[in-house]
Amino acid sequence: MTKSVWIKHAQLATIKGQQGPRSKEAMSELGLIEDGSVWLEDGKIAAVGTTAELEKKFADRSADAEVIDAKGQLVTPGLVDPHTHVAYGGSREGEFEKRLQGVSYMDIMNAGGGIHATMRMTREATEEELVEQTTKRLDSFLEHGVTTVEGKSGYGMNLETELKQLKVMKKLNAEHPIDLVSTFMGAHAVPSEYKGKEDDFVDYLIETMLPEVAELAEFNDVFCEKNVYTPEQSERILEAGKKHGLTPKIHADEIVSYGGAELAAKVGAISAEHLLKASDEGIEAMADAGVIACLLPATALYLREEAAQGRKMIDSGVAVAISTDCNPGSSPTVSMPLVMNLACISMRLTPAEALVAATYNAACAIKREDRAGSIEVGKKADIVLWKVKSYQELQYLFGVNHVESVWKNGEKVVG
Ligand SMILES: N=CN[C@@H](CCC(=O)O)C(=O)O
Ligand SMILES: [Zn+2]
Repeated sequence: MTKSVWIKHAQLATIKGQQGPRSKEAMSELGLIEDGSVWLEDGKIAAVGTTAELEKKFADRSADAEVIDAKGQLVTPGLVDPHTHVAYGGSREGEFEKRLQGVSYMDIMNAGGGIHATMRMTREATEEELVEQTTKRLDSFLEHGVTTVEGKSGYGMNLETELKQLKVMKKLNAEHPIDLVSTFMGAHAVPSEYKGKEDDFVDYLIETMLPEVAELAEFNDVFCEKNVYTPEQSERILEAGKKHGLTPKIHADEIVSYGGAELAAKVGAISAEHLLKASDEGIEAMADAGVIACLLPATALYLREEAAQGRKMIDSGVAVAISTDCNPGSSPTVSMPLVMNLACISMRLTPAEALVAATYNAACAIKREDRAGSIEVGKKADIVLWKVKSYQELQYLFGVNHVESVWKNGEKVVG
């Protein structure tokens, strides 16, 4: 049995509040305890309260625990990243320069680069090489306070490589401290061998890939975008995934307004991603259907695009989560702290909303709110101790990694 951990005298943002995805005022519910304490035992959160309360409760047990005095510091749940493409091969720094010279993301992709370039490098990589490269990224996520990560396939676009990516994620979920949640994204681009025969690829994905990949994934995602997959093709893929038990997610309205937000509502997606160009009707439909908006402000910045309308979405009743979108093309970062900063700066979320978007709402977007995303008794002991005094300071001092220590399942993994 590992020793218990007692973190005391912190500003404790428990994120305790309304159950289920939060929007409007509920997105500011931090369950804040000034001079707060949390007791970690057997990998779980055993007690939360004021330091005075825990001193009473554990008066005769404090010698059993490693005691950490966090006076003047912030403690939060482990951050949750609900949208990444973390298991990929190679890198694309050449494209970064091209885009700075004015070539667009979609032009690079349509000329066989972009997602296609990573597809080739991922197809070529062995399983061991993918494990090695992905492990480095997961280590770095942990160093940035992230304890749960969603990862998508989608750089295979054939059965063999999609399975390889999903197997790599399954292995890392078992071996790496981070909890890694898998999404199948066979419809990430149209592979060159199917150019002009998009519907044939959709048939292949539905008939051949889905039955084989379904047991390795929980979610099914599609890039619904002009010159990639139409709303009709996307709907077919997502409805077919449902028959295999996969919950829909959609990369929607990223480059042009294309009805992706509306489709997310129609198919009952758990979340819609990007949404830079989502229409007012689409935002309303998402609010009515309870679709979580998974917003990616680092991607907008990296593509030099206007960020999604996070403020408006929250005020319209959409629950907002935020994510790095960690991928080799449009957002090669693992920094959820930076993403929280950007959510405030470019989407006008408040510091409290940004923290809820990166913890509890993010957990809801990947169905992990029963065990992650808030500091509550019985949940996993996934905890971050920050070198700042308050949640406001965390969002104010931007572009810096303020993590001091991270516990995953009650074990110290950073610091
Ligand atoms: N937009 C589509 N897919 C990824 C980018 C993947 C890539 O460029 O490799 C995204 O979510 O940003
Ligand atoms: Zn993505």
